[in-house]
Amino acid sequence: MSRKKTGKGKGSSKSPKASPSSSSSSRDSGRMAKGLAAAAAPTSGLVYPCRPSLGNSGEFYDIAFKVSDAGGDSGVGKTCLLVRFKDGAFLAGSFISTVGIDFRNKVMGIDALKVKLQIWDTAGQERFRSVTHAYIVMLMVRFTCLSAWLTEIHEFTQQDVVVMLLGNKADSTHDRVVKREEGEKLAKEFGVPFMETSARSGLNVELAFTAVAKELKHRTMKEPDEPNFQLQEYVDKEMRTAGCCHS
Ligand SMILES: Nc1nc2c(ncn2[C@@H]2O[C@H](COP(=O)(O)OP(=O)(O)OP(=O)(O)O)[C@@H](O)[C@H]2O)c(=O)[nH]1
Ligand SMILES: [Mg+2]
Repeated sequence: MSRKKTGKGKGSSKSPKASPSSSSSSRDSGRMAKGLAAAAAPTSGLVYPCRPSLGNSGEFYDIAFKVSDAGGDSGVGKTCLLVRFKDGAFLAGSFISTVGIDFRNKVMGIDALKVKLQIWDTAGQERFRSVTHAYIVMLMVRFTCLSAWLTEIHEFTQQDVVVMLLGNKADSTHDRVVKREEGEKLAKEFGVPFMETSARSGLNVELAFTAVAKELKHRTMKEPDEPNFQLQEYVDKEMRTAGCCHS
């Protein structure tokens, strides 16, 4: 498989033509005005490796996927989680709600491959019409409206979309909205994998995205007789191995 280059860092673009599959490095990541994302985004989660390279800042990748954090109500920490994952930092200070959609790229080493995740950061108010391109939707919800979110996901996304439920703000008994046991119970009820994260401490952030990247890579490249990747088993095992949590 040929290696492709990707840019890093967060850029900005307002043009509806500023699809992440464009070849300009300034379009490698950016912000889109609300309502433009559906037109701008390709309909598949896989970014085709035969396309021109996305950027010129020097990171190579073998395969790329789109991921979205849609489904999280405003303020649950979607943007902070992505910033923690991408830059290893916590966005402290006053809360600035995302307007429209942002995206960030990160290349991860998964098994012997370089996997690029192109992660779309939606506003809490954004609905799924704008993220139908996403292969994986990482829900970060207050759990009260999980059922409604899931219904909407299955209505507006690809049939084989992978959903992962994240309970963020695990660092704070004050800020967190649900207990871990409640999250686990609900996730089981709806048949989606679940884990707790904290953008503030970094708890499980890398692990959540690694699990997603492994699932995507596996789906794309697995042999017909190979068993499916078990995302929940993987994260449970990794957390046990680490003695509880990854940060
Ligand atoms: N304690 C704690 N606070 C967090 C964490 N993640 C985010 N926050 C805080 O929660 C607030 C909202 O975070 P954002 O990441 O902007 O929320 P969002 O989900 O992107 O919100 P929208 O863009 O409106 O959809 C900010 O004040 C953050 O500092 C976390 O892991 N722990
Ligand atoms: Mg946000």
